[in-house]
Amino acid sequence: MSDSNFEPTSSAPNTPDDVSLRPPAFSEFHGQEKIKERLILMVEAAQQRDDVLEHVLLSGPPGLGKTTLANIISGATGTQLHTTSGPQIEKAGDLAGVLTNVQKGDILFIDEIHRLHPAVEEYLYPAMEDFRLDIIIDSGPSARSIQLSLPKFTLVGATTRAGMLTAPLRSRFGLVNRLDYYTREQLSVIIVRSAGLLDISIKPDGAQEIASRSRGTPRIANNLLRWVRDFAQVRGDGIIDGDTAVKALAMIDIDNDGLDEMDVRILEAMIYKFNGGPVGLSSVAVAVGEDASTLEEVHEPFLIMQGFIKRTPRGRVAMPAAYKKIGATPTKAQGELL
Ligand SMILES: Nc1ncnc2c1ncn2[C@@H]1O[C@H](COP(=O)(O)OP(=O)(O)OP(=O)(O)O)[C@@H](O)[C@H]1O
Repeated sequence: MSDSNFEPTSSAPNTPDDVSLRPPAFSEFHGQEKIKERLILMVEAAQQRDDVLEHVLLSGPPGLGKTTLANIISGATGTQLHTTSGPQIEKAGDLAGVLTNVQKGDILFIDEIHRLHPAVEEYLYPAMEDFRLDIIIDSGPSARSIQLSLPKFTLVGATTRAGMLTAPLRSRFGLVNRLDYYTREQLSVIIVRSAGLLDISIKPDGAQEIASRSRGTPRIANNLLRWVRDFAQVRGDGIIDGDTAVKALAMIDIDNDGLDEMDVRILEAMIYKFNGGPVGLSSVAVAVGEDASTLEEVHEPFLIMQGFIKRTPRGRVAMPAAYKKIGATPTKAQGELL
């Protein structure tokens, strides 16, 4: 990697539609009220002091608005946003390339920051704390260290796995925020806003049906909205109401709790193959043919939040709601676990 880049770096690639649906300012960003309030205050304080923002960490499952917030912070501070991601910075030289392009006050957004190489992370510490970079050039007897001083910048780190961040890195962020899943009401508002931007006619019950199947996630809500729009256009009169939304979402196997095919397979595997648990995540991953980290970052948090599974020190356990969902009755031994 030669220098900073402006490619979207989220795990699910953004479509042009998606970019246009991104709220450009705090006033249009719905939900995450506490985090918004903190960030607005931070921006205001920094502006009053004519100073640069503290480093900010945003954590939480994919699609909840971390990248969007980084964009909004950069807009609110009138600075440039430089986007990269942990895996893209392979060596210290890559980091130097990114940092030497940054101007005073700019935002450096590092997505998936938990995936930074440990050797690169060491270089990031002085860059974050003292705005300097100690680089070793050459190797062997001619190896020498040069020190680059950097303009004061703000690092906005995003992670889906806050627990994987090392303590030294985490402690260098002035503000650490965990984004929560959105409520059905919040998602309804987001869906109505997106429908307006995409010129889609939607009734309140249509927005609510989509919202309740969106796994608390705006990105999913926007994707489902586009699917229901297509369905309403071809099979209906182009207007999205509750009935159209239910039919459209049933066609793509999204059930009334927002569970998709993989979620249901996970619950079935836990109950039928592993006797309801406790079972390790990697065993479930093998059983359903999915990558363990996808299970941990995408599926598990939602299934836990909805009360379908529980994390215990001995492994994951299927809860009564999981048995109900797949129409199974717990055996006596399973019942004792619940
Ligand atoms: N609060 C919100 N209000 C309206 N739309 C939102 C909000 N949060 C997110 N979105 C929409 O959801 C999409 C996904 O958000 P974003 O890319 O910021 O998520 P992310 O947390 O960075 O995800 P990832 O971890 O996968 O990169 C955005 O393009 C935007 O359209």
